[in-house]
Amino acid sequence: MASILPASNRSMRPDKNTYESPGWTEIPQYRPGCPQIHRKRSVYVKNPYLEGMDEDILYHLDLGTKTHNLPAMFGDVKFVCVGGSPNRMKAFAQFMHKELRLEGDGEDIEDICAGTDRYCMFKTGPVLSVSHGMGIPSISIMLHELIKLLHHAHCCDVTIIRIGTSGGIGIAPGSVVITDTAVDSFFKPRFEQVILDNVVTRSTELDKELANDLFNCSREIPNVPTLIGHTMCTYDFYEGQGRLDGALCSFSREKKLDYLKRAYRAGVRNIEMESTVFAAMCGLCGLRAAVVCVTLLDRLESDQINLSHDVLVEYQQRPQLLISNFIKKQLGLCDQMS
Ligand SMILES: O=P(O)(O)O[C@@H]1C[C@H](O)[C@@H](CO)O1
Ligand SMILES: O=c1cc[nH]c(=O)[nH]1
Repeated sequence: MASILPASNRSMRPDKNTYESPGWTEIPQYRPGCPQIHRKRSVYVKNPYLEGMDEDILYHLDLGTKTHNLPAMFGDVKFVCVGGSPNRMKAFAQFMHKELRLEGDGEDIEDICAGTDRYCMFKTGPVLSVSHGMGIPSISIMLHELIKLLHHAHCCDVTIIRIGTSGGIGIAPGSVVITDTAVDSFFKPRFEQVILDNVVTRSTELDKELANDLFNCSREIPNVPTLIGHTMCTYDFYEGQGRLDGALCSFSREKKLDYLKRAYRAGVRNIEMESTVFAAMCGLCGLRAAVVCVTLLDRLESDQINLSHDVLVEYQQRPQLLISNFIKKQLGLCDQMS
């Protein structure tokens, strides 16, 4: 799905010419006596103006093509994990450092974006861990610059995973939801981006094979209920998610429950605030993408998050443990390490 809704009359117009690349480059791989084609997946930017720019400053990451040797710094990146909180993403990088048994204890791992306080970024081996703040505008800015970074660094075959928190619907708090499709507040698999005075509708399908691989990986982790389901992405935590405890609330408890139950019947199992734009942008730029979020509460039961600090920390580690196991498997490290 890729179409433009002109704001004036909102009739549908296809957006084909802009986004038609297959997302694949075929390059020959020569092995002695065994010439064959290997499909290498590049990171695409879809902006004709970029090529003509003398320098690209990734302002919110405090990086740039003239000031930094991006291929040397990031060329070996194969996994990018993103999440809202800077501390979570630092902890994840430190955890991965240990899990990959890289040199040193990883405690002194440096924030590559220390020159800005917008986002933080940590690299350990082939894994990049980046914070994105809260909500669609914040993650969208980070993704524009991150995708350009991966492109300038000539990265290929990159898998990107959002590891987040969410509110569950009809499932036990602490459950991990692997998103098959991100949907908007109308339970539709679309992300509407306003561009100039047009509304451009983009698909929010995620990589089904990756979601299944992650689910299979989750079977090996005891005591963490994990499921695949739709994730609803909203523009707000309070009214936007049908909460009764915000500064503003104009609907009844009955209306709230009716909405959440309709969401459940449409296949939605959790609610967060970034998945639609994440799925749309990564899909268009050739990145294999997944969203894995732990649920902090069941929204059919309550609105307030009253978990103790320790439980909150443990819950947030659940997606990290799953992704760490997945990455180790992908790198062929699991058998040697367990
Ligand atoms: O990755 P995080 O845990 O930040 O994701 C969810 C969605 C919002 O950004 C935030 C709301 O508390 O948590
Ligand atoms: O209810 C919740 C919990 C975490 N994040 C959300 O967006 N909603």
